Amino acid sequence: MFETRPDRDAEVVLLGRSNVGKSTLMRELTGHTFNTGQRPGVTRSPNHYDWTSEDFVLTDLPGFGFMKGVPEDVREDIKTDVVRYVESNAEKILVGILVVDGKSVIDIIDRHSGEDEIPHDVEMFHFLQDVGVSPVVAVNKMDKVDDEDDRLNDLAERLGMYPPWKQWQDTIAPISAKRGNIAALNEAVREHLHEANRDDLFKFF
Ligand SMILES: Nc1nc2c(ncn2[C@@H]2O[C@H](COP(=O)(O)OP(=O)(O)OP(=O)(O)O)[C@@H](O)[C@H]2O)c(=O)[nH]1
Ligand SMILES: [Mg+2]
Repeated sequence: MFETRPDRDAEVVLLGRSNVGKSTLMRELTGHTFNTGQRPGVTRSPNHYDWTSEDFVLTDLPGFGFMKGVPEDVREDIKTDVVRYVESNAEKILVGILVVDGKSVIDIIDRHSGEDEIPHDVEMFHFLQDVGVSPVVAVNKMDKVDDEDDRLNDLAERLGMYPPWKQWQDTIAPISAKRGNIAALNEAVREHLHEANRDDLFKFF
């Protein structure tokens, strides 16, 4: 378990597979540079970013799923830690931003869908809902995707939401963190903060 969490009453977390761009997005949201693009799986503990005198923390959780050069048991441990972190702080976590790579997410989900297998991204999406954390899927690297609407409709369907994806703009947010294009995500997060009566946190998104 991670023991580094600052004592704050409200939190938003970023989670997702390794190399999808969580730390890049974290940089866009905070203006602070975190290690990005390093060897996948090097980050084993959360990056917390909190603001002095603000009762709010933004947390970039370690990536889970396949990582080149990282043994399976270590990968499993990381995922267990991420799940436990979210579970034990669920009351304070207002939004869980599940970051996926728009270029590869459908292929990865389909490759791992089977009778006794649930893809990590699909599992995490439902897990967030189960523990009462509002999920927002940040579909990153859209600068590399040509058929944007088709891709997003496919993703909505894989996550159990009827296409067209545009009905779900509070849950599906196409972005390009690297290009600083994250307006759709900010908008989606704000909707959930508003529902939680936390308009005071709009300044962070
Ligand atoms: N084309 C493109 N590349 C991106 C985008 N966002 C991030 N990347 C690249 O994706 C790679 C991984 O980014 P990171 O931010 O380190 O990914 P991460 O999810 O934090 O990875 P882990 O810490 O291993 O879990 C880097 O080479 C980034 O430059 C994007 O919007 N578009
Ligand atoms: Mg990272």
